[in-house]
Amino acid sequence: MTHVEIRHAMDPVSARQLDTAGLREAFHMGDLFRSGEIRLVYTHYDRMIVGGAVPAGEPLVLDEVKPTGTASILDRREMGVVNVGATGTVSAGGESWEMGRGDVLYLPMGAGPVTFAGEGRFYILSAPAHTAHPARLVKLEDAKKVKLGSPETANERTINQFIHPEVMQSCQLVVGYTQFHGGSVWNTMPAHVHDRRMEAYLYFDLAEEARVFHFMGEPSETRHLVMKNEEAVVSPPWSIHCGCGTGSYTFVWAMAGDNVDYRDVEMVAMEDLR
Ligand SMILES: O=C(O)C(=O)C[C@H](O)C(=O)CO
Ligand SMILES: [Zn+2]
Repeated sequence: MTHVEIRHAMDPVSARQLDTAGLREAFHMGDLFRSGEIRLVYTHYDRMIVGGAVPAGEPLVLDEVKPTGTASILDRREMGVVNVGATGTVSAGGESWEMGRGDVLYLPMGAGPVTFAGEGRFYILSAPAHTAHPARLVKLEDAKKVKLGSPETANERTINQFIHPEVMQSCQLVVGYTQFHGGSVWNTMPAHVHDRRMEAYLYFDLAEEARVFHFMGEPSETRHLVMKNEEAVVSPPWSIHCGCGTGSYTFVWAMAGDNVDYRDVEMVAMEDLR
């Protein structure tokens, strides 16, 4: 079963008016991982699709997704899959990849229906594409690593870049995940924005009672959303996207938009945050 929800894009002036429930309705994406289901959110932010597939032993096939207007999801799109569960298999275009926890798979435009099987919990990201680059399974050891932050500012972390120009080619998807070093809990601080690309975060590896306070909004109008394990949030291009956990966690970041230049961001000075 494939469940699809539409998320319209919002401008920054309207977003300033929202209360907590309104903010969650517009930007928070919970309940993506249900046993035996594929659950997708089709966003109008660069038409990025964000979702989860949990086969729980029974294979699940992702094929037609009505809002794309094509017979099969990958007819005019590319896809990134991150396994945040136990080992499973993803198959498409006559090939199969065994995915361990933390592995990332890139599937190109034209790969056909995608089958998810085994014990994986598959986080799905898909954006429109214009050409087919080779499919590739990327393991953590093959990801490009960027170390940022320090223990003194509780933001010491490694950014693992998987679907990224320095590792492999894609059309517009850029995907990776960030891991923290002991005791650090702040992600993406100092904060930044990038009007050319939207971004989505999936928080995972959180303990049951732990939460991440995710900050969003224009730098001068910040708001927060309280995030549980395996919940995602969409960041409009005009918004900061950073967070602080009450415990340790990992998060998948993914972008789509006008370029694939990870470093093309505008840093926000601390004195400009409100
Ligand atoms: O911890 C970080 O900093 C990040 O992971 C930042 C994201 O990757 C990002 O926002 C990329 O634009
Ligand atoms: Zn960013």
